[in-house]
Amino acid sequence: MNQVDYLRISLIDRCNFRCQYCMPEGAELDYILNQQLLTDEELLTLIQEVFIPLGFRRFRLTGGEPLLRPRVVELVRAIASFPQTQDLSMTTNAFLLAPIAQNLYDAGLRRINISLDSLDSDTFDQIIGNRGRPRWQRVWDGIQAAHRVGFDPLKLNVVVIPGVNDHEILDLAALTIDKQWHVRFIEFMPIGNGELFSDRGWVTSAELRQRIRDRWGLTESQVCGAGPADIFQIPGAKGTLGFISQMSECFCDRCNRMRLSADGWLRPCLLNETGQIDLKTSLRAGISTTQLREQVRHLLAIKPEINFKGRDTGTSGTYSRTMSQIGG
Ligand SMILES: Nc1nc2c(ncn2[C@@H]2O[C@H](COP(=O)(O)OP(=O)(O)OP(=O)(O)O)[C@@H](O)[C@H]2O)c(=O)[nH]1
Ligand SMILES: C[S@@+](CC[C@H](N)C(=O)[O-])C[C@H]1O[C@@H](n2cnc3c(N)ncnc32)[C@H](O)[C@@H]1O
Ligand code: SF4
Ligand code: SF4
Repeated sequence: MNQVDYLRISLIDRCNFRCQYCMPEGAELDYILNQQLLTDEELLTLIQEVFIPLGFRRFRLTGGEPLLRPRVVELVRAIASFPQTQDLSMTTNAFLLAPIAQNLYDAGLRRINISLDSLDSDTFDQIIGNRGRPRWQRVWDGIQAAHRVGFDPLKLNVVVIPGVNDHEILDLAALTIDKQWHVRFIEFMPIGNGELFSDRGWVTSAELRQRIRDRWGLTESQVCGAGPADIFQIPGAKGTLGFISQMSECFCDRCNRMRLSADGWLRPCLLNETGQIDLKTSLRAGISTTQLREQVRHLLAIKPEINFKGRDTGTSGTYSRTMSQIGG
C-alpha cells in the first residue's frame, strides 16, 4: 500500500480567473463564507496535530487561487517552519505572483506550479474567461519572476482542450528546450465543466507524446515532484515534459494524497466524494485533535477502497464541488 504523505490544501475557493475547464459556464458558485473558512490558526493546528503525526510530510497550497488568501506569505512561513515539512509547494495562476514571489521564496516556498494554457494572449483570455484587459502578460511576468527568484523546479500546467489550445502543444513543449522549465500536459477531466467536456472531450497523453516525438524525439526523464505526472524530455532540452493522464491511464494505485478544502473538509479522493470528514466543524465543536487524528487514521485505512481506480461513478460530471472548490 502506498504511503499517503501528501496533503493538498485549498486556501480559498475564490479565484480571479474563471477557466472554462474548471468552473461551470455561467453558473454562480456558492463561495464559502469567510466565517466558514479554516482560520490560519485552525489550519496550522490541523497540520501540526493531526496530519504531521500521521506521517504527512508534503504540503501543496492550492485553491481557487491561493494568492488571494490573506496573509499567504505568513502561512507559508509557518508551514515551512515545521521541522517535519519535507516539501512545500504551491499551484497558482500567477496573476498576483510577480510582486510577492521573492517574499514567498524567503518564507520557505521552494517550488511552484503555474497554470499556463496558452502562449497566445487572446486564446489565454478566452480560456480564463476574461473579458477585461488582457491578462496573459501579467501571468508571464509572474512566471519570469518565479524563475528569477529561483523556484526550482518551476512547472507549467497546461490543460489540453481539443480545438481550443491543442494546436499549441509543440510551442508549449518547446519552452523546455532552452529554459529549465517543466511543462506538464493534463488530460481534461469532466469535473469542473461537464458540458465543455462532453462538447470537446480530451486528448490522450499518448497522442501528445507522439506529436512531440515526431518533431524532436522523446526520452524518459525525471524531475522532483510528488504528483502523478509521467516525465519525459526532448533530447538535449534543459527542462522536462510531464503528462498527467488521469483519463487514459489510471494512476490511482500509486495515490499518495488527500485534499483539505478551504472550509475544512478532508477528501480522500479527488474523483470520489465518499468518506469526506468535516474537520472544521469538529474542531470548533471542541473535539480534540487526538480524536480527529483517529478519524483521519481510519480514513487513511479505508482510502484504498475509496480510491477512484477508474471504476466507480467517478468521472460522471455530477460532483457537488468544482475543481476550483476542491483544489485540483
Ligand atoms: N485524478 C487526479 N488528478 C490529479 C491528482 N493530483 C493532481 N492531479 C491533476 O494534476 C494536475 C496538476 O497538479 P498540481 O497541482 O500541479 O500538482 P502535482 O502534479 O501533484 O505536483 P508535483 O508534486 O509537482 O508533481 C491537477 O490539477 C489535476 O488535474 C490526483 O490525485 N488525481
Ligand atoms: C483548480 S486549480 C487551483 C490553483 C490555481 N488557481 C491554478 O489554476 O493553478 C489547480 C489545477 O487544476 C487544474 N484543473 C482545473 N480544472 C481541471 C479539469 N477539469 N481537468 C483537469 N485539470 C483541471 C488546473 O489547470 C490547475 O493546474
Ligand atoms: S484553474 Fe485555477 S485559475 Fe483557473 S479558474 Fe480554476 S482555480 Fe481559477
Ligand atoms: S483519482 Fe483519487 S485515487 Fe486516483 S490518484 Fe486521484 S485522488 Fe488518488
